Amino acid sequence: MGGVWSNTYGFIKGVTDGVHMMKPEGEHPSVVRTNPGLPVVALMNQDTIQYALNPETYKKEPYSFGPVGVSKDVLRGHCPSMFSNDEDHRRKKALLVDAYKQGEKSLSSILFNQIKAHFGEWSRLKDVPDFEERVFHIMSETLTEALFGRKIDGQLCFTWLNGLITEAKTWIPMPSLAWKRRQAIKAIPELLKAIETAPKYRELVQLCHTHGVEVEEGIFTILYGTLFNGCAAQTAAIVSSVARLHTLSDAEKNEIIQTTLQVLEKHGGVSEESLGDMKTLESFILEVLRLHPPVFNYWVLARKDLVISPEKENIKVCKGERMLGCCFFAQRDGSVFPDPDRFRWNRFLDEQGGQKKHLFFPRGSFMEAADLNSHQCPGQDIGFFMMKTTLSVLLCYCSWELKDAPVWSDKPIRVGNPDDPVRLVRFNFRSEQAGRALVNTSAKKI
Ligand code: HEM
Repeated sequence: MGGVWSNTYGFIKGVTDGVHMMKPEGEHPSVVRTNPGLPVVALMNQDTIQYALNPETYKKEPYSFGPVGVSKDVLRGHCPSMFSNDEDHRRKKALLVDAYKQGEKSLSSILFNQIKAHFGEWSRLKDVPDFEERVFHIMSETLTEALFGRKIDGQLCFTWLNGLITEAKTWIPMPSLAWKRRQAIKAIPELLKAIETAPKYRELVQLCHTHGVEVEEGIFTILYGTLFNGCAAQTAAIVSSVARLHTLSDAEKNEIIQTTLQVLEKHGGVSEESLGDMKTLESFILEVLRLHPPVFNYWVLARKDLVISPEKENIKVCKGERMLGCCFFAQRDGSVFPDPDRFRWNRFLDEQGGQKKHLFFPRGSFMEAADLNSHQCPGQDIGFFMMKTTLSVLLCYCSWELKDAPVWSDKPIRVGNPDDPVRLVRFNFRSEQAGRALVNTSAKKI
């Protein structure tokens, strides 16, 4: 079951077959020993994934996503919060939580202006072939301005981000990774200069002191947490949403558009209240994140000896052994999600939290808040605010055409997006109507 191959064969299968290499011929193990580039115990359903979510049973491996890793040089040797453990992790996460709290205060007006400026620019272009990168620019320019007090050029952020995952544990030559890493390292001085001269730099330095984090380490913690964990995940979710809309019938699409528009009209635009009321849009986003989570796999090490699924597969795991929590499969577990492989945009509508608590895309139950002891996402409120605002404007005040119909074969490297980059051949923006909906700066979070 699952296939225990050599590292090289496993690595290649992971690239070509995507996540489905772990379930050949439709098998449904709850846990399996496999090799997607390194030997690992894969935790495949709602019960077994808990070993990768419960801080008592896992530890993080520094800089590592199993067969690939992030470059220490691109991080100047500062290990990000998501790869840190125990006290080191708690200090960094506390810093992030406070930095996000401060950033949230100005988030809505910055995002509204970014959306108006970028969508206006897209509508003046003949086509938008680099749609995915442009969504990233909106996310990164908004969040950098909210956190640092001045927006940092989206292309500069993208160059740094693009060079992060460049350590592949394989002998297969990958010259393009080395090139991306060099570009990212070259971008660091300009990135740091932009941050150090930004209006909120002193505030952030003070926060670093408060949490006992050395200043450069704190800045890299915030940069990684924001650009990699935050902007990359959010961009992926928005791109997948646009691709998914393409697969809905006109009637389904219309229902989401009309109900969202009604909410905007009732509340006089985007605000905390109107975003909270957008139940159909929220259900659609949750279903996108269920079937296409930006992070498929949670790589961890066993913190102690474990016996997993003793009644069925009965797999013994030794302390220090690699495990892989498969969010992709746990969110397709038919025991809690009826008809699990079907995209049902209204799955989470009007339900009383029944299925929502089984969503793990933030690296823990969606219904539980993040805390300092786990690695659950601390950016969920910001993420939903930005996703809902951007998608509500897209749905209600824009129209577009995709270049190609989306096809998913679920490659982890595509972070939940269809196989080919999503490109637009046309984009229209009704800027006046959108402008009237994007004036209420009391919107902060859902
Ligand atoms: C669709 C939106 C988002 C999704 C699906 C998402 C998902 C995740 C996941 C899966 C992790 C765990 C990574 C791991 O340890 O393997 C994580 C962690 C994290 N996320 Fe998010 N995220 C989103 C939005 C955001 C936003 C908007 C921010 C910041 C503003 C953010 C900041 C972080 C940080 C700093 C961590 C590291 C937490 C820690 O070290 O304990 N995320 N996120």
